[in-house]
Amino acid sequence: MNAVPVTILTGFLGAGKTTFLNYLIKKHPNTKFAIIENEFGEINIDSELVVKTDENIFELSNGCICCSINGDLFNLLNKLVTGRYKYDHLIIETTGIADPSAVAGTFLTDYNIQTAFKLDGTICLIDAENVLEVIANEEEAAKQVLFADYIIFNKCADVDQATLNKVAETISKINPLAESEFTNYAESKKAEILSLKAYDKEKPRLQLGLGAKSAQNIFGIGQEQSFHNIVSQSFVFDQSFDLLKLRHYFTVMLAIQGAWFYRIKGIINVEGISRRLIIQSVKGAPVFTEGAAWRDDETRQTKLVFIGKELKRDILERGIKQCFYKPANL
Ligand SMILES: Nc1nc2c(ncn2[C@@H]2O[C@H](COP(=O)(O)OP(=O)(O)OP(=O)(O)O)[C@@H](O)[C@H]2O)c(=O)[nH]1
Repeated sequence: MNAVPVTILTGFLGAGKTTFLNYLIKKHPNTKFAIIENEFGEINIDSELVVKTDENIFELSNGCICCSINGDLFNLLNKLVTGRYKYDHLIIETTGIADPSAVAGTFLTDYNIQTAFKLDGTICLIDAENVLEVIANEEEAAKQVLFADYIIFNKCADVDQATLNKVAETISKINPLAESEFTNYAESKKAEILSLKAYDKEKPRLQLGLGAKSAQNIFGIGQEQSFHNIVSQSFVFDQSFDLLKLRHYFTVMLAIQGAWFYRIKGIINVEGISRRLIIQSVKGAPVFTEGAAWRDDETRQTKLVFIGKELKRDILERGIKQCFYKPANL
């Protein structure tokens, strides 16, 4: 049996990993993917944001793949080798705060896993607009850059050329070995993006575990913080929402407290609207787009995930509940 190639997608919160994954699926219609979606939170929204195909999509939620649920990853990989699922390539989209070296380690250290899977490479998506601020403040983001075999500078149209040059220069100092590319909406032009063969080469890429140490050296960041200052708050509601109240709530909240929110994403049931409303925010104003139509046979449930520093659940919950739809004169 040939070992199935594995691509790990990393990148800090909101850098464009899911966008890239959807792009890859569209660009490779003849490849059958198995996809593992890991989300830092109780509910997994990313798997619902992946374009619907007949791919095998597996969710690993409620923890970060690189630490608490590493055992779950291992179990899932063992399930994937039973022959029950048909696929040519495995993609693992890690949470925006994962340490990729721990995920890669699963493929490089276990004999059984190694015979069934072959790690092709780790691709790191970078949000060109905020990466310098993010790597200065978040050790995990710096580790992601350090560990990458291939770097995609995304959202390039949102920054000027001088900023882009500075970003590229800084990142190449941190990781001079990685090849890179500039994109918008993660539309990579690299033909061999799924065949990087990063671990075939005789280069010092198997530096598992060195990431943290180097990150500390470069950035002077303190001890491993095991994400304790980053919280994820997930909510599920059966009530429908009032669009105007919702827009107002998110716009005002982010204008006042935006610095605390790294990432917001959600699928929202809006009263009187037949399609899902998708909300996305990456350290800034909320962006609302239309998602797929609700089917008659499904419960129109709202799912919201907030990731940021010290986010208080009760305060968030109170604010969101004020946006429930209330029929007039009630
Ligand atoms: N302006 C702009 N927005 C982009 C670009 N690429 C992606 N986005 C948007 O950025 C937001 C985050 O993109 P995702 O692909 O969900 O990012 P992610 O890395 O998967 O996010 P997490 O899984 O939460 O870490 C979405 O609203 C995307 O539509 C880009 O090149 N330019």
